[in-house]
Amino acid sequence: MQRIFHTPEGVRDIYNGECSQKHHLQAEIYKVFRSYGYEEIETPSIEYFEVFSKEVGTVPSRDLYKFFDREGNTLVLRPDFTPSVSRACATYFNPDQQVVTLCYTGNTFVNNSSYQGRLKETTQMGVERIGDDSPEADAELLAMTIESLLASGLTEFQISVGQVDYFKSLLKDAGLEEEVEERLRSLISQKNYFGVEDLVKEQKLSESLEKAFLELPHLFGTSEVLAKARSLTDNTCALAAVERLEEIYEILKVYGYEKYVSFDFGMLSKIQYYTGIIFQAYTYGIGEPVVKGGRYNELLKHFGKPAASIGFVIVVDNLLMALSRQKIEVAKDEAPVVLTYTEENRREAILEAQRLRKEGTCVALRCEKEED
Ligand SMILES: N[C@@H](Cc1c[nH]c[nH+]1)C(=O)O
Repeated sequence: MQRIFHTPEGVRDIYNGECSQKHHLQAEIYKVFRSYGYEEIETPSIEYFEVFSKEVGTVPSRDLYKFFDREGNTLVLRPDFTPSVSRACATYFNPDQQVVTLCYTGNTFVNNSSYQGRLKETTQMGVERIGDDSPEADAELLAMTIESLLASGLTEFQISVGQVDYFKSLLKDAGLEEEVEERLRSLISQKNYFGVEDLVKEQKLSESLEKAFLELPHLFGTSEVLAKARSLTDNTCALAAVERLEEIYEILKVYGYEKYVSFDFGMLSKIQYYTGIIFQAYTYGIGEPVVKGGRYNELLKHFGKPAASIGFVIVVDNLLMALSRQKIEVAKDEAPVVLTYTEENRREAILEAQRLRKEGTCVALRCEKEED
């Protein structure tokens, strides 16, 4: 293979109409972020390794692109915006005094295994609401997710909402070993019913806990699952987690968006910093989520300013792919007017092009070789 003609695995060139479509799509989504009063922030693509360390609970270290600066510090290419924005927010704002609402657009880099052609560099557009622990904040972020997807042209999508506190509270009651917890987490999120059953039965748990864990991977669907989740436990934290979802659902009804939302108590993210609701948006034509988000009340503490927070990102590349596979048209720049000229009328052509451009017409000048 001649490397000079190729890009590495997992990254790509975006050209022709697709590049313009991507920018139009981003402009539509940004309008939604702005309409909710979120302010743009840019953070650098490279950060110190510590911003994404194990304690932060983001992408695992082996999936980071790491390198060194001249002083020998370890740097990484940003794999996740949330720790970067949290770091910046803790440095420049006071979220304990006033809610901070930020939005951003940029690329993230994750050195994942390249199976199924997953991209290693993706464009994300996201928002973070920092210093607000209210259910209204949770509902607002879900409403913004829905409006952003509608603005993109999607009509058929579903936002799946989970609550990591529910599972965590049950785990606390169960007192399992860390390694068993990890296996259980992964089996539940894969909805591997038999695997969950085998593992749970080995643990000698109380009857009610056993039942709750066995039900978890089935606990998804419309708002009826909230009542079901409530009936499975008397743990106060787990019940508070269900109550929170009920309240969010009520607020979403005010927005008129409840039909886009379903619940999934078995949804558990690989990201460890989540503390409350987590959510993902799915649509046809793509197996990966087009939106991912959740509440992370403990993350800012790592950067010296504790603040309850919530955010989400739209994975623009996934969304663009879904729109294209669903044959939903995405606006793009119109082709320019082409003005051809020969050496003889070059002056007139340039002046005419300038005049048209001032009027707002896009003009491409092309010199035609005269036949001899
Ligand atoms: N950074 C998360 C999404 C998110 C933004 N804010 C909160 N969560 C991700 O990449 O999956």
